[in-house]
Amino acid sequence: MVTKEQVLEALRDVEDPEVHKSIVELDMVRDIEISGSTVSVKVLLTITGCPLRTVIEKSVSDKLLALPGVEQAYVEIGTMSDEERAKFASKLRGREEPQSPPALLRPDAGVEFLAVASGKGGVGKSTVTANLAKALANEGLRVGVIDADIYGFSIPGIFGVKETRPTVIDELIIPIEVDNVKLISMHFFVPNNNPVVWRGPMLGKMLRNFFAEVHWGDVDVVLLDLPPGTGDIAMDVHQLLPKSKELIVTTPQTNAADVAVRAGVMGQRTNHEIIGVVENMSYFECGSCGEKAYLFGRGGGNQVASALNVSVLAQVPIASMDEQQNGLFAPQTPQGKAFKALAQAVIPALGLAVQA
Ligand SMILES: Nc1ncnc2c1ncn2[C@@H]1O[C@H](COP(=O)(O)OP(=O)(O)OP(=O)(O)O)[C@@H](O)[C@H]1O
Repeated sequence: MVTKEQVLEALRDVEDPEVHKSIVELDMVRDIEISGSTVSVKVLLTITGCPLRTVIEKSVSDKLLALPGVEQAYVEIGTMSDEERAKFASKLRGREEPQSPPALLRPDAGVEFLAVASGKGGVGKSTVTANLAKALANEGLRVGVIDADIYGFSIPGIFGVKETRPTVIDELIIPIEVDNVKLISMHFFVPNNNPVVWRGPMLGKMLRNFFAEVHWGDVDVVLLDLPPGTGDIAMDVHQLLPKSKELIVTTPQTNAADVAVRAGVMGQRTNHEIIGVVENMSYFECGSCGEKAYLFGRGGGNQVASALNVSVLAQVPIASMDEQQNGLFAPQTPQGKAFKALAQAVIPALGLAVQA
């Protein structure tokens, strides 16, 4: 007959699909009963009607049935009380002291931050953030994205998750995960696409919550989609993340490049290392003859790079509507290839290594 210890050991490998931690470590397994070849357990979930309950139920049952001598497994799903939920959230927060900094910002967290900035709006900063995040995840990194463009959030739309709402456990927010990228955005907290009408201090508070009140779990890199320009949020990011690196996005036009230089200079003044420039919408390449048309002129990327003393890390061609899904480019498209190359340049610049 198996023992309770064996049952717990077997279930240690089962992870909560949302928070990616062992259900045993999270103390979700209760009431283990063993009678001959029959094992029954109760698994407590954070909310009733948890959409992932069947996934957990099946994983637990499979693990129990794989134990030697177990022929029948019963899994009862229950719901945590408020008190249990609060304990669960504090386990995820992993904070020994209420005053200690959020896990993501601790010096030993080993997380790299990359802020994506532009001068002018509409140059494709969010498109670059989203596609770079996906390309980094494709290289095997664990990636998070903070949509810090709090008034002009567009990251959820690009990833096609505008209708999704994150799970919140005792005020701890579980980021939405899509294409192996964890996302958090103001969009998830604003009903019906209402405009956000907050002033600077509230915006800063929201940004801080995106670090402190979100369960990021294990991530190697977090990208921040900054609002365009050099306003309050950009200042807050510089203060909050003194070690963040920065990527500047521009289009080839001179006027976009001039403003992008200003955003870059602000980053440099606050000691953010600018790792390079992305020139977006560089040219349109004719599908049949391969000829490049420079619809927005030429040279913006180089202009910004030389003013900031860095390199142009990627030139992303203009896509036709059928080449993009929401704003994400498939890996085989010219844009997808440009983002793969960009990810491969960004990884060493962040001091990270490509994962096997
Ligand atoms: N390489 C590209 N080819 C074609 N369309 C693109 C490309 N890059 C971005 N776009 C389109 O340009 C528009 C603006 O892009 P995006 O929202 O990423 O810009 P942004 O700089 O983040 O804007 P804002 O600062 O206003 O948030 C979007 O409709 C996007 O799909």
